[in-house]
Amino acid sequence: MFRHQSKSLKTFISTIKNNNYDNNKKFLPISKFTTTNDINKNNSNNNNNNNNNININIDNNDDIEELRNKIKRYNDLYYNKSISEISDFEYDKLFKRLENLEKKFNQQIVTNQIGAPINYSNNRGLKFRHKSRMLSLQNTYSKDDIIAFKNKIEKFLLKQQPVQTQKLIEYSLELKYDGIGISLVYENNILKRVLTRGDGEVGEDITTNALQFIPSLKNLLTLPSNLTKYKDFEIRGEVVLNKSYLKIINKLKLDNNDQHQYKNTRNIVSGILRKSIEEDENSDDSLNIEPMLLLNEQMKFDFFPYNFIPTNNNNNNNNNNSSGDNNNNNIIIDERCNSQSKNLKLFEKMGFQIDSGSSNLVTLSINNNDDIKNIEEFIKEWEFKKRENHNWDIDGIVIKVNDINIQRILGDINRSPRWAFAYKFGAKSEVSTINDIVLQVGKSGRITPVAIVEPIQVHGVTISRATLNNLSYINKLKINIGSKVLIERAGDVIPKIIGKVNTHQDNTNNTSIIMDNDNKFIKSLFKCNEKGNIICPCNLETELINKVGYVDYFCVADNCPNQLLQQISWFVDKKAMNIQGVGKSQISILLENDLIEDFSDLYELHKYKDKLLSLKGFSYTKVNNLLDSIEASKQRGLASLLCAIGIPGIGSSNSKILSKKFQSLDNLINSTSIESIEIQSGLGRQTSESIFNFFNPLDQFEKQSLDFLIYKFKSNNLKLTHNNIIDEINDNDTNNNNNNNNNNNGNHSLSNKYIVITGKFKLGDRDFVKDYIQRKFNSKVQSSINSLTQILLIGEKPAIAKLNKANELGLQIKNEDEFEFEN
Ligand SMILES: NC(=O)c1ccc[n+]([C@@H]2O[C@H](COP(=O)([O-])OP(=O)(O)OC[C@H]3O[C@@H](n4cnc5c(N)ncnc54)[C@H](O)[C@@H]3O)[C@@H](O)[C@H]2O)c1
Repeated sequence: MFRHQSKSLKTFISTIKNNNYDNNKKFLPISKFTTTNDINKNNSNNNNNNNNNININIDNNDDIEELRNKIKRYNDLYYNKSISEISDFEYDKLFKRLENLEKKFNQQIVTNQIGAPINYSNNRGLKFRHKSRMLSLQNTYSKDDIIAFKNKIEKFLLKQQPVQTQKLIEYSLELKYDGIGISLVYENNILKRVLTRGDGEVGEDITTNALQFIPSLKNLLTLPSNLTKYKDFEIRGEVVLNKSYLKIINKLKLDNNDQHQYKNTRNIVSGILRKSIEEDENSDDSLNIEPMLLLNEQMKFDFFPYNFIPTNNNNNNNNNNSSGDNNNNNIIIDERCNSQSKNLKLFEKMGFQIDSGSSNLVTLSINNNDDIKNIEEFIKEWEFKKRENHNWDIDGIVIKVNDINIQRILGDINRSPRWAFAYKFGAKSEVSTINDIVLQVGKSGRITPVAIVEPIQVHGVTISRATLNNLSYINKLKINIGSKVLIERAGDVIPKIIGKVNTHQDNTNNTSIIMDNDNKFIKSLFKCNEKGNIICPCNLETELINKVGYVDYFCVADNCPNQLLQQISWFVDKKAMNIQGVGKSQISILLENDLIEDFSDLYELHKYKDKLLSLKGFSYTKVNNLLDSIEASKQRGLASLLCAIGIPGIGSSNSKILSKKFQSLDNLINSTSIESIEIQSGLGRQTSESIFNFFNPLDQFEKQSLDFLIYKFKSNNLKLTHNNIIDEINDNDTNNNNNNNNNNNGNHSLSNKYIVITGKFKLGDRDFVKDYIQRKFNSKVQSSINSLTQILLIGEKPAIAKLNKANELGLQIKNEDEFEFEN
C-alpha cells in the first residue's frame, strides 16, 4: 500500500483527471481508442529466454534474432520491472552490436525503439500521446566520438544553410542524471498531468505517484504566466533519488528479510513511480517496496528539468524540434527561451529546484577541434572529481547545441535528436584473464569462490581479485582458469565477475568446469577427496556441504582455521566489539601460537602477556593497547555482543533491535519458541528461527560449547545487558544517515567545541569516547592541543604534558565525572 495522500492532494488529482475528459477530447486516454500497436506486433518478447549468462561474443557470428531477444528481455526488465541484470555498459555494447547488424540487414526493428513497448491491451493506468516525441540520446563511452558528433553537426548545418552557418557554435554541457525521464504537461500554466516517456510516442500517466513522491511539484502546480509568451508547454526532466537513500533502503530491505538489493537509485525511482501502472501483472517480488515505504516516510524524489517545449499555437510553434518536424525554421521563438541555457535559467525563475554548478556553456569553432578540450575538462572534472560525492547518480554528460533555432534545423535521427549527445562515464567494467580461482571461507563457513585475475584498472582502481559469488555461478558462466571475463566495480561494492568474454581460443564454452555429469566436482580446479567431493581449503579434509535452502556450500568443521579467522575478525570488528590492534595477521599469529582457540579466548589473553610480548610484531605498546582495548570492549553491551557472535542473519542493525527488545542475553536465551522471538523482536520469521536455533542447538556438543561460551563471557564480566549509551550513539548515527543532524545537546558545555581527550575513560576506550563526543555533541575531537582547542577532557592518568599545555593556554579542563554528571 502506498502512503495515504492528503485530502487536498486527492482533490487536486481528481480535478485534473476530470478536466482531461471534459475539456479536451484530444486527451482521451489512448487505451480507449488504441488496441494494437505496430511495436506490440513486433514485440515477440521471448520471455522463455532465461539465459542469464552474459556471454559476450566478440567473434563476428552472433545470431541477430538471439541478440534481439536478449535486448528485448533486458529492455522489459529494465523499463517495465526496474531490474538491471547486466550493467549499462554491457547493455550498451550489446545494443551497439545489434544496431550494426540491424543496419547491415536494413531491418532496424529493435534498435529503433525507445524504451520498452507499452502494453496497450491492459486497462491499467491512462496513456497519452506525447505532443512531441520523447526521445532517447545518442551515446558513447569514447571521447573521440565527441569530435565525430561535432563534425556531423557542422556538416549537416553546412548542407542545410551554407551561407548562414556561423563560425562558432555554443554547446550546453549538462549532467546526465541516471533517473527516470518524465514530462510535466502544463496547460494555461497549470500542471495537467505527469507522463512517463513510455515508448517515446505514448506515455503513461503517473500524476498521482509523481505528486506523492516529488513533493516539490506541489509548489509548481501553477507557474507564473509572465515569464514566457507560452501558456501551454511541457517541461521534461529527470526524477532522481538522493544517493544517501540507497544504503538506507537496502538496509531496510535486509532488515525485512528481503535479500534483493537495489544496485542503483534509478531502479528505486522507476519501481515506485511505475508501481500503479504495473501493479500485479508484472510485479516482481524483488520490487516489494512496501516495507521500505512504510519504514521510510521521509523518502522523496527530486526533479531536475532540462527541456522546455511549448505546445500551444499548433505544433509548428515548437520551441524545440524533438517532434522531428524540420519544416518550421522560420517561426520566431520567444527570446526569453531561445537557448538551452536560457531555459535552464527560466526553470529556476519558475521555481524548479536547480542542481547548482551542474551545467556549463562552451563555444566551439567550426572546422577546428582544438577547443574540444573544454568539453573534456568538464567531463573529467565530473567523472573523476565530483561524481562520487554528488548527491544524485549521474552516468555521463549531455552535450547539447545551445541555440534552439539551430536545434530545430538539426532535427532528429530515428530515436534521438541530432543536436544532443551523451558521453557516458568510463566503464565500471573491464575485461581481464582469470589466473586462478581460490575458495574463501566466511565466518559462517560459507564458501565464496574468488577469481585471481590479471591486475586491471577498473574505474581508477587496480583489481586483482573478484568474487564469483558461489560455485554454481562458476558453473553457469562456464569459466575456467584462463577465461577472459568481464569485471565490474559499482561504487563501494566488491569487484565481481559479471560475464565471460568468448574468444576463439576458449574451448571451455559449453562444458561445465565445476561439476561433472554425476554432480561431482572436477578435481583439477579445487581439492577433492577420493570420493570426488570438494573439501575445505583449510587442510582439514572436511567435505563441503550444500545446506538445504542455500545455493552456497559450507564448511561445517568447528575447528576450520579459515572460518575461525573470519569469525574472530568479525568479533573484533568496529561494528561488533570494536577491539583495536588485532587485524587478520595478528589473529593468525594468536591462533598459530595456541593463544586463542575462539573469540572468547581474547578475554583470557591478559594471562599470557609474557608470551604475547615474545611474538613477532607484538611490541610492549601494542600489547598494552590491545589488552586495554579488549578490556574496554567488555562494556560494549548486548547489541555489540549479539552482532559479534555470528548468529546467521544478525548484523549490526538487527542486533540493536534485539538488544533493545530483550534487554539481556538471558532473556533472549530463555525465549521458549521461534514465535516468541518473532513477536517480541518484530523481526521476520526466518531471522527469528535463526536466532532460536543458534541458542537452542539440537546437537549436544554444540549446546555444551554454547554454554561454555556464555560461561566465559559471564566469568570475564562482559556486559550482557542493553547499553543505553551505545544505543543513543546508534540512534544519533541513524539520524545522521537520514540527513537529520538535529543535535539535542546544543546547550551542553561540550557542544560544538574543539576538544582534546587524555587518559583512561570509564565510558570506554579512546576511540569510543571520541566517537561519542563527536556524534552526541557535534564537537571535534583533536589529536593534539592547538590554537583551536577549547577543552581538555581528562580521564584517569592523563598525560602530564597535555595538562601543562592546557594550563599554559588557559583552556577549560574537564574531567570525565563532570562529563558523566552533565550527561
Ligand atoms: N542494464 C540494462 O539491463 C539496461 C537495459 C535497457 C537500457 N539500459 C540503459 O538505458 C539506456 C537507454 O535508455 P534511454 O533511452 O533512456 O537512454 P539514456 O538513458 O542513455 O539517455 C537518454 C535519457 O537521458 C535522460 N537524461 C538525464 N539527464 C539529461 C539531460 N541533462 N538532458 C537530456 N536528457 C537527460 C533522459 O531521461 C533521456 O531520456 C541504455 O543506453 C542503457 O544504458 C540498461
